[in-house]
Amino acid sequence: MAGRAQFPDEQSDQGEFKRQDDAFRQWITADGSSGYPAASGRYHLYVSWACPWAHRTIIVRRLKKLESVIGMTVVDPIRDERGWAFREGPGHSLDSLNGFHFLSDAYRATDSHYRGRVTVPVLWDTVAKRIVSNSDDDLMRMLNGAFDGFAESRIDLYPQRLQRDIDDLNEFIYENVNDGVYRAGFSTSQRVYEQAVRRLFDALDQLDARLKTRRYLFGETFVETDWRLFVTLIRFDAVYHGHFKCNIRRIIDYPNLFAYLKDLYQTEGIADTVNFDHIKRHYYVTHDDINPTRIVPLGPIQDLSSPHHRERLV
Ligand SMILES: N[C@@H](CCC(=O)N[C@@H](CS)C(=O)NCC(=O)O)C(=O)O
Repeated sequence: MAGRAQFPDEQSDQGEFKRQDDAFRQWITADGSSGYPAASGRYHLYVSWACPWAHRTIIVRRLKKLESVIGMTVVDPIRDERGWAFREGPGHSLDSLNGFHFLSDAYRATDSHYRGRVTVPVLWDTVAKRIVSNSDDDLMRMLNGAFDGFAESRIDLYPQRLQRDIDDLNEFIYENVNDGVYRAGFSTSQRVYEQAVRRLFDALDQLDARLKTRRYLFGETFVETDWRLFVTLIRFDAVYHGHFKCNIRRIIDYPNLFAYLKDLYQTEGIADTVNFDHIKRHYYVTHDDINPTRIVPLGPIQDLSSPHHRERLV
């Protein structure tokens, strides 16, 4: 028998969690042909440090050194029935840009009939006064590609010669790992849970093998796929292993994946984007159907700063 779902509108009769589609998918371009020209000071990110999808956009903003070009406001990690909220607290704040109390205010300002879940990340346009995009996939690409006239860094996370391979590996990692942990954790049927967990660990085993001889997924330079994987790996032992019952192995048990995780974590500027307090409190306190006591575990102890010895790989 199926149990009670965390998000009933996104649950199939078989007990599977099927994520809703992103609602806003306008596109910022360098030349402005889309109606949304790249500009400094025009766009603003609303994010949560806790959310892996939002974390991806925070990372691209950081790696491209776009902090002074695109502003950012962080929501309270604790989400109640009113959804993501702007409050003053450690690592989060009120919304000084628009004075929104809830992220739903931004959704309503964009589409007064919006009925879906109100999710982070969101990129807000201060000129059009609406959400440009709430798709993290698109936002990663836009921040990487459209703002080169303003970005201090020349890093390219989606190089032309690798695009097809990147798309394929992104898909594999999304289906089995990024969304895999949610399919396991939000499953309301034993069968569906077991299937998701098996697929997840099969994929992690394959990725561990791939990373034995390569420093990053595509060789000596990281690309967007590495960061798409990173946001799940960094939450894994602290949250997905216990809260989502993905507990066949931990990341620390994988020699290559763990060293790779440390390598990415130690990349300049990245550790500052990882907020374990927000991550743990968000998951353990917000999903009442999974953790009704709202007790946040103390562990795990993990040393992400120790040497990873991956510089020798290419
Ligand atoms: N837009 C993202 C999904 C973003 C998402 O689901 N974010 C979660 C937090 S990790 C959220 O905001 N959830 C709000 C809610 O469940 O009400 C995607 O491309 O898959």
